[in-house]
Amino acid sequence: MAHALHFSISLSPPPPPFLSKRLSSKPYACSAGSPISSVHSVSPVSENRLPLSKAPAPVVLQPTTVDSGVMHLDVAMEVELRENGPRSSRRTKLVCTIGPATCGLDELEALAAGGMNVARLNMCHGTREWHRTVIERVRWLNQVKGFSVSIMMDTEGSEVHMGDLGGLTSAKAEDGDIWTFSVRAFNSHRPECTISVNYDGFAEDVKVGDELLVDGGMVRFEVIDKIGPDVKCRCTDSGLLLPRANLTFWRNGSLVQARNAMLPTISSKDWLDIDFGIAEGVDFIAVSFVKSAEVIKQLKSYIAGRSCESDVAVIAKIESFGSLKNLKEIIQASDGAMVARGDLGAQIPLEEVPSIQEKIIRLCRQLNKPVIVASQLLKSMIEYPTPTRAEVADVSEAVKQQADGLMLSGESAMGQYPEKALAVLRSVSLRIERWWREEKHNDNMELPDIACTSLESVSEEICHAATKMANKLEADALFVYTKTGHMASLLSRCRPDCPVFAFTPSPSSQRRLNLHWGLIPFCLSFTNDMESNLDRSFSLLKARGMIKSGDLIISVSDMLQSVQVVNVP
Ligand SMILES: Nc1ncnc2c1ncn2[C@@H]1O[C@H](COP(=O)(O)OP(=O)(O)OP(=O)(O)O)[C@@H](O)[C@H]1O
Ligand SMILES: CC(=O)C(=O)O
Ligand SMILES: [K+]
Ligand SMILES: [Mg+2]
Repeated sequence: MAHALHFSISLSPPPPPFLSKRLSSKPYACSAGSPISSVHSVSPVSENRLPLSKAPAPVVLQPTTVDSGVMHLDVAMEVELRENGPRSSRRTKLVCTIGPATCGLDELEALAAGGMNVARLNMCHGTREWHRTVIERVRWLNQVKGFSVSIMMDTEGSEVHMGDLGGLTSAKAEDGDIWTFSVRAFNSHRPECTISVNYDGFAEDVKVGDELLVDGGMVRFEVIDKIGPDVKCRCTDSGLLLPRANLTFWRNGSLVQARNAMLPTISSKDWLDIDFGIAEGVDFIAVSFVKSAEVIKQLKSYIAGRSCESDVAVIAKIESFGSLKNLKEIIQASDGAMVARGDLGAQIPLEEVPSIQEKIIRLCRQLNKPVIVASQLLKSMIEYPTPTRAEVADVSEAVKQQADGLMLSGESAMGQYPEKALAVLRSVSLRIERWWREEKHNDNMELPDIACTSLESVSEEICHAATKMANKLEADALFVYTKTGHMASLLSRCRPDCPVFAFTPSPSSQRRLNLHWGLIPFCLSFTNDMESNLDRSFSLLKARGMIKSGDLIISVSDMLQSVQVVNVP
């Protein structure tokens, strides 16, 4: 059962049960209690980033259980709501890939306090034990510190990628250098300028003269010779090789599809990872290299059979040539989508990525599925503390397109400035959202009917009407009381000018709603009596400074097919 969490300043947080675990090669810096007196003054202690010299004495927000009712909201969102007021709260959701730079408890806490809504775990990297520890830490932060961070597991998929670099975080390939790509495994000693490849058929599939692209073209090679399991390549575009970077090969200007077309989207290893994800209760499973709707349907029925509550949402990653051919069916079958621009840009000409991004975002909105824009949003921040102007423009574009979520990859997984990168996403989102509202760039996107039953049609119409009223009357917030979360998603789909406070009785629905644009998800048990639901919510929210007397609220619910317009007493 959920408890209302109020926060008081304390000097000693209870120790998490996994303090002794170490992740990655870096020492796990867990100074008891990183300072998080407010989301804007996080100063975690960590040896891998700039010391923040004027950090205050360590204090932590420590939850105390009070019996003023049962309501839970992510503590970072609560602070943001109190500081900015509902109408200026952030609508765009933020996803952070967790890696060696951010797997420590302090770093995770700093990201949660900095507005991370979803933590992503990429099963291409790390052991299941490593991922389990990260999940435990996020859970601990949710339970003890009052956050509500969701967890997304991302499958490895059947991509061809390089192996590890024997402990190195990167290796530089210079123009003209000769490198060997080999299917041999190098356990302890990796010969110089040699890279292992995870795909046994690699040496057979490539031909002399092929172009080999690392990480979608970050480094390029030309195949010059094949000797048994070894493929000799000359570097034609220098750059940094990162561990497990993805490989594609091109012949006469076209992507060689043979391998991707033959292998299953979900490999045997992926199925084991999926079992692990279900057992660990992750909130989202993102499926890499989806080619058809069938695989999504198969996974969804597998999940339904495995997890009694079957509330793991399936996100289709659009990152292959194949997925573009079946886009609508894939998105329709999924619970959401990701524009995975990293691999997508390696499979189609780069200049086509922006229009495809826009198309996917529009389609997702029409089909009522949340969509994440991923990869290279702030790539330079892996190394530098400020983004390029072009990166800020790219983030702005995704915010203007009203994507549900923005994702950090290497920036948060292995970069030097994860919290700064997150802060950039947060501030650009807030600024561009405000500008978009002020300029009244309210889109008039045609939203087709998606309801399958007449009852669903009524819900849809109610959400359209409630949004219209809220925009016209300049309401402070829309409220929705929803058991499954569906009605909240319908309101989000209308992209109203004010935020949507979504009350749902289950913590897992609350975490799933985290990904939807403009939703502020609360875990709250409620009854069929709307009058008393509203009274109770008003007093709880007022007591915590999230709304005030006189605020105009438009309220809808799953149970009652009506729209209520109320001033907070
Ligand atoms: N769990 C991890 N352990 C070690 N390094 C990681 C981990 N997760 C990410 N990284 C590092 O961060 C970089 C970017 O991470 P990310 O998972 O987003 O890769 P990606 O190539 O964008 O995703 P995908 O493999 O799904 O296409 C990786 O190349 C890797 O160096
Ligand atoms: C995120 C991801 O998988 C990609 O961009 O390729
Ligand atoms: K992946
Ligand atoms: Mg990818």
